[in-house]
Amino acid sequence: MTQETEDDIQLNINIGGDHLFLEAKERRGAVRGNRRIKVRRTGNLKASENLEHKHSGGSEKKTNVISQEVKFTEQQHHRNIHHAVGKTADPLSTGVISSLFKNNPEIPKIDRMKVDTVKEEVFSTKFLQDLPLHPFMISSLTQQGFSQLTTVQMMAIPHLLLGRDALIKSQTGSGKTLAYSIPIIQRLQEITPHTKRTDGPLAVIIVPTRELALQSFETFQKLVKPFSWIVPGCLTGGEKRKAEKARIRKGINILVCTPGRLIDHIQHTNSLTLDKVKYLVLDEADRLLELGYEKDVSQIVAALHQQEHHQTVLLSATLSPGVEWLAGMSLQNPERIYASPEESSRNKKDDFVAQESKSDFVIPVNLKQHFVITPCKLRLVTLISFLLGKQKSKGKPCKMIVFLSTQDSVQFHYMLLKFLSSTTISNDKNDVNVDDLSQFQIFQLHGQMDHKERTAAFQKFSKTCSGVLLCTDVASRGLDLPKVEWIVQYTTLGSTTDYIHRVGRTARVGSMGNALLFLMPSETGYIKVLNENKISLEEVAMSDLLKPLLLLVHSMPQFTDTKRQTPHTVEEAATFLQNVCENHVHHNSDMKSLAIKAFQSFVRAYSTYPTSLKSIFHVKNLHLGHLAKSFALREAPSHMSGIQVKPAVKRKKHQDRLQPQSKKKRMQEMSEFSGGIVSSSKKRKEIIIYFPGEYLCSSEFLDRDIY
Ligand SMILES: Nc1ncnc2c1ncn2[C@@H]1O[C@H](COP(=O)(O)OP(=O)(O)OP(=O)(O)O)[C@@H](O)[C@H]1O
Repeated sequence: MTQETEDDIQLNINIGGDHLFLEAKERRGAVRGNRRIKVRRTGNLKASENLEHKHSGGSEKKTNVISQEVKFTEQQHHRNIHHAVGKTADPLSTGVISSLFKNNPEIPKIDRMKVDTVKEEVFSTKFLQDLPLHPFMISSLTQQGFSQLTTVQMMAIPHLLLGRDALIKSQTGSGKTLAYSIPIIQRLQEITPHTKRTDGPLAVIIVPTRELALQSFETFQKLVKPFSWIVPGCLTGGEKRKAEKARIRKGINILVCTPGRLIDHIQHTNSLTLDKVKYLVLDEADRLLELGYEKDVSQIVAALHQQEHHQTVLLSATLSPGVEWLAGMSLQNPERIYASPEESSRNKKDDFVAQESKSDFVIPVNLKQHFVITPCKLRLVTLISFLLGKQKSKGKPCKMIVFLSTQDSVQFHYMLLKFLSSTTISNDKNDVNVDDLSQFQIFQLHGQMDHKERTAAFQKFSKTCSGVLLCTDVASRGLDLPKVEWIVQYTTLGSTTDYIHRVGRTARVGSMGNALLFLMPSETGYIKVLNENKISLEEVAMSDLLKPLLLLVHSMPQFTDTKRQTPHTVEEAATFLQNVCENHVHHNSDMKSLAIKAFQSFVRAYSTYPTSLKSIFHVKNLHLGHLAKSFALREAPSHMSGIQVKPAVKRKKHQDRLQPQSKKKRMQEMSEFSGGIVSSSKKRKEIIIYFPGEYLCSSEFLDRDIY
């Protein structure tokens, strides 16, 4: 087994059972001069093997088979295999080897915990006709496919029609939007004489994101169809303020907006008067507070409280102590409407305090939740393989959402998948067309996109039947994207609340859905945290997720190129794909800088997990070299621009300066939630990140949005 010798043979190493077969095949064409060896490996690795060496020598057509038994020491064997895999795995001949399957931490065994999940019926036994609604409203809704009421609608609508304040909690996708909008339209259409546009806002709906505002606005547009004199409008920022001012001047009766933008108009738009507002809705109330909007929200509530009594409604699938505080200041004798029977009976008691630990987390019954433990180096190929596998399964591509931790990370993965799906990978010798990846559409959604792009992406993904949406947490709340089959959390935010809202983008209103959570071996403690919060997940093996890659690679024409060996194992296919990605990033300066930014922002975000989860998600647990692979980088960017490297000896001295940004503070930095009024003169701040190992790295982070 002399790979060092220049020879004109191709070695196919086939490790099957206890035997290692080296098959030497004559390369096509004449054999002359210096000869190269190509090596291919299949089968499973064994420490000590018998070796059968078939050698087809020289330019003769006949094959000489030399059979000999060779004993390897374990070390020799690994060296040989490493050499073999390396040669094969480098598809584009850069000489750089991606040893994905070596030196990875062990995947720990997870003990299953018995979890008593909390259940909530989606549909009630009541119908729209059972409610005292205008017949036109009933017929219009029936035509749109709504007739049976969901549980929360059945519980909430009668109370809201009576004009009572309410705090409403029901699982994701249970129809809370109609639960608050139907009573508003019913009451507004009853007003005689008919309301006029010039009456200005009579109802104000506040939601945390632009997309959610747009969605709620569209619901109102459908509801007012029979009542054309009621005018809904949407103010979210992104659009020019002047244009919004003109629309306000013209008259909007139902104002759907993000809090920052509303405050902006309250302060700067004279024609906006809120003295006739009768209904205030704070949807995703806990999120509004999380985003650091307490001040804005309380300012709005206070402004409205100066008027005569109006109805206020707070809603979410999850409640937090902050919502209780908000309920205390904004609601008068509220009705607590909890769709889960267990919570409903508990909340009859007055002493209830909504705390995350006391509030139940309800997951839709038709949602199948999974997790996969993936060593850091293998994250990227596992993700790609999973997405491809699902896009190609049963010949019917599906609709999926992938949550990533930062905007840069979304952008990087988006560009990489785009490249894999639609471009030709070229090197000096071959054009490699990864055409099987071109089957699916890729979308991105995050706060760095401009308003137009963002709206277009959201609407296009809403309408499409298949494709992958890569996004930050901006898409986690309230969005109702039809027919999403899979939610992938490539990184988790840590809190159970965030987990619930993300997975809640599927399995909506009784439909089926699936969720997959990616965890690294060091993060498996998170499963226990979820279990303790009554969330139950099934494990899927990484090897199963990688399997589609082999099929995919086999079906790619470029891999059957005679000059190139077709990968025969999942490991080879994964290594091949990793190398394709690494080569692309390595040879493309834009991609490289995107990958570096994505890597850096990932580490930054990783350092901001709440203290209670630091034992599971701690930046010191990250192996930066391995992490680099997951961004298709060949080395950790601590050696590259953007991060200063300081001697390790100074680490202790600076330890006290490591103040991970609090979530709240981080959220406040997020312009997409701000409605565009965050001052551009935001102060640049510096935080110090301690990378494990030898380096102390410092970087300027906070001038960029994380989400
Ligand atoms: N009575 C109903 N019958 C059938 N479908 C309904 C009904 N009510 C609402 N829906 C549909 O259910 C889906 C989810 O509704 P909605 O977005 O209001 O849920 P949600 O409870 O607000 O979810 P989230 O907590 O994620 O914000 C929407 O597509 C909506 O059109």
